[in-house]
Amino acid sequence: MDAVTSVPTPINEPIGTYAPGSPARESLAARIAELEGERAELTMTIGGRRRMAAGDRLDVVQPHDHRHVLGVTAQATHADVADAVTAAKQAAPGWRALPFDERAAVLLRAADLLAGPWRDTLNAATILGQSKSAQQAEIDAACELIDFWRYNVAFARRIVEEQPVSAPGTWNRTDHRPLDGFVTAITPFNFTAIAGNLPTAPALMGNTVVWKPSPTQQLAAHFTMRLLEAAGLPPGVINMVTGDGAALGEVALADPDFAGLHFTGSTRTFKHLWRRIGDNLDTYRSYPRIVGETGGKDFVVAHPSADPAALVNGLVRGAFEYQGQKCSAASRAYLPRSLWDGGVRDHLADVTASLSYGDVTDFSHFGGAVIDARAFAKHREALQAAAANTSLEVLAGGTADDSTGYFVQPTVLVGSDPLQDVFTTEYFGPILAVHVYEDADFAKVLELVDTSSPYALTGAVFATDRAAIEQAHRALRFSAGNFYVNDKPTGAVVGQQPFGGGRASGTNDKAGSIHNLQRWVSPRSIKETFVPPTDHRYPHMG
Ligand SMILES: NC(=O)c1ccc[n+]([C@@H]2O[C@H](COP(=O)([O-])OP(=O)(O)OC[C@H]3O[C@@H](n4cnc5c(N)ncnc54)[C@H](O)[C@@H]3O)[C@@H](O)[C@H]2O)c1
Ligand SMILES: N[C@@H](CCC=O)C(=O)O
Repeated sequence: MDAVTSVPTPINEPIGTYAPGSPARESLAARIAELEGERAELTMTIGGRRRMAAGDRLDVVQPHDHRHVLGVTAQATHADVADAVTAAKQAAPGWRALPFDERAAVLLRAADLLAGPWRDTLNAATILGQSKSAQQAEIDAACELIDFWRYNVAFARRIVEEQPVSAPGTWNRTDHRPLDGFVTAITPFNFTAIAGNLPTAPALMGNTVVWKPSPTQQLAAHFTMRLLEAAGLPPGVINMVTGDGAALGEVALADPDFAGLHFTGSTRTFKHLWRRIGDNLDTYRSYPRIVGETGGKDFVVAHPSADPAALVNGLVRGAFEYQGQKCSAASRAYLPRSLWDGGVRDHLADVTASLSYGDVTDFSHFGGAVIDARAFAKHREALQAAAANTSLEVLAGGTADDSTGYFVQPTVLVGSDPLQDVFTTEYFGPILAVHVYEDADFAKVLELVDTSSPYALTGAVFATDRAAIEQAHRALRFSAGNFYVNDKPTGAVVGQQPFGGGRASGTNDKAGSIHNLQRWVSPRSIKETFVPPTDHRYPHMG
């Protein structure tokens, strides 16, 4: 249909509470029990067909109960990835020829299916496979993914409507083409919404995609793929390969038609992939678009005028929700001596010690386990090093136990040296480093916040003094892509706080915004002259 239409106005999906006694809680618990009892075959999906990857098998387990296998997946081989690339190329002409509205309708239907009959499935898979509490799964696997799909359609419509002016006698048009090739999406373990958004955003703009989720997010990724199929996504538009990505880098990123990378994950992996793309530059038909949102060492800085209760709550939620495994998680804090000695120290220690991490299928827990054995080992080592370091005091937590699940206790370390590792390294877990400064040194501490970490993802200032807030706004302008005033640095909402950071934290293309979608189009300018001139001479020639 070529008619001029408008798209539905998006509103953010309301967050379910799963309070005791609610029908939503019962229904979610029932779906968790079903998925726990299955041992799913976590296949690839290539050209609409499901098959197990040909490489080594991998168990997908519950991080909070690592002997409990949820499903089995496998490493994609070079041949598997080559098939996915071929399928993406074959599907491209049909998909990009489809009018925008038809592509958009697939995502709008996916959003409605997720808001309704698929909600429990994606939430349950995220709780079990990624060890999220019901609240953390709901804001991610349900609300944020629904919002990505609905808002992206509205943002994309603004892009395709954007047209140039025309001088008399001419008609200028912009053809918002997809990229000239296929897009590769590589997604992290920690957000089901990010995993769902990264392949679908380029697809909405008419691209076809090879998508590789993280093996530890494979259960929820598997159901995301099934949901997209139920919404009417044609075969071959998004091709999902499984495993750790080694073959993907070697095959998809070396293909002449590779046209874009949509990545979220660690800074280290992103740099590795960027270098690989650089090495292949002479192979490609076009310059690939590279979009990557990466790590963070996110800060909270408090002014002496801060409200102490709001500060402690922001620190606890910001640092310890989802076991600190958010790129946005508060992991370094700079607090003034007067507030610290005046009660913040004790309050922070008490609340942190009261947090319970456990089996997240028991909804009474605040959080669960870290994602896998590697993350656990990294945290245990960091905690041992901290215990042995005389410049650090363990104020709360400091222990780890992997006998049942990969549990790391919420930990607060107080450090006198603000350049020590705990203030600069992203651990990606529940460790908050606190530096206490003298009240008169607020300006100096802002400079320290800005210069002592290579990252610039999220950050927060707590203050009631307007001049102090304005001072922080100015001093920290480039220290965070998402900056919060009197709020935790986590929990960005699609359409409200477009998300992404600069410096070592990424290309800051703001997932779930018009800026991101713009990266997946290659506009063609068309000029038509109605009555073309027929004499080549100009008036100045006499
Ligand atoms: N800035 C953001 O928006 C954002 C959001 C979520 C997570 N993150 C970051 O992601 C990291 C945590 O996620 P993670 O542990 O999944 O990150 P990761 O870098 O280990 O993995 C990300 C993805 O890359 C794949 N991968 C790893 N090596 C690869 C290779 N050589 N070739 C191809 N693919 C490869 C992984 O399998 C996974 O799918 C943290 O650093 C966090 O800060 C950032
Ligand atoms: N957008 C999420 C973080 C995503 C990264 O892990 C937040 O704002 O907390």
